[in-house]
Amino acid sequence: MLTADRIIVPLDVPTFAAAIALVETLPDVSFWKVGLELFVSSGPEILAELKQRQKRIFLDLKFHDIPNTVAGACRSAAQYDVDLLTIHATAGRRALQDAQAALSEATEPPKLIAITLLTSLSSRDLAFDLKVPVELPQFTLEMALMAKECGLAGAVCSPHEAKQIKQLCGQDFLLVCPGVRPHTISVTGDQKRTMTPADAIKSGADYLVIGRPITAAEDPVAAFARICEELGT
Ligand SMILES: O=C(O)c1cc(=O)[nH]c(=O)n1[C@@H]1O[C@H](COP(=O)(O)O)[C@@H](O)[C@H]1O
Repeated sequence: MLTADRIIVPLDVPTFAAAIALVETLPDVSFWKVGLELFVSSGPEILAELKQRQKRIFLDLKFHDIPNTVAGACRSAAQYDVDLLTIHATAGRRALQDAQAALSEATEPPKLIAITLLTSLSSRDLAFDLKVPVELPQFTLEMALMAKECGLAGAVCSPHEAKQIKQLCGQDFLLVCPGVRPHTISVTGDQKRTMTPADAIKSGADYLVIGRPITAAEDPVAAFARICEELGT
């Protein structure tokens, strides 16, 4: 796989028109993420449009609910023919199992991947706000292992945890890593656990989710090209 194809760019925009404009601005991006902002505002129309343009799709709706509800949501999402779909690991073992079982009924189900711990959260947030009395790397590893045991295809984690998760969950356990910031960008924004694209790939990430460093750049095409170059494509 070309390194450029390992970069997923989020369509974190409020309208269908803005999403299409971004897709047209960046013709070399092959993998797009449709998340909550766009899906809540515009619905599934964007998915058909991306399919028509032969793009791969990460439908990032981050399901987090009781087992029966997430299973139903997965059944509904399966109709869109997307490549990746997210659920929070903290929905629990039964929810992960039922979600995966619901997807398995589809002919070509998306790969279900579990959010281990949002990259906007730090060790301090985990301990003091969420009151989780476990070290952050251990927590993300446990969430990934549970997702694997439930038959999920992979996990979303920060690149900092990728190496250890790959070691324990196996090379074929897919790791999608947001919180990626090129070394030229000093502002991390709301991301707390960040790493450069090259280091993230070295750490074991299969895919990188990179948004604002590309989409909010003065020249998004140049920003994307620079990241691809940094990765050696
Ligand atoms: O599931 C995700 O994609 C996700 C998980 C996570 O832990 N952290 C995270 O930032 N994301 C998404 O990755 C993207 C990161 O965007 P930037 O911070 O602009 O690069 C956003 O669309 C987030 O919704």
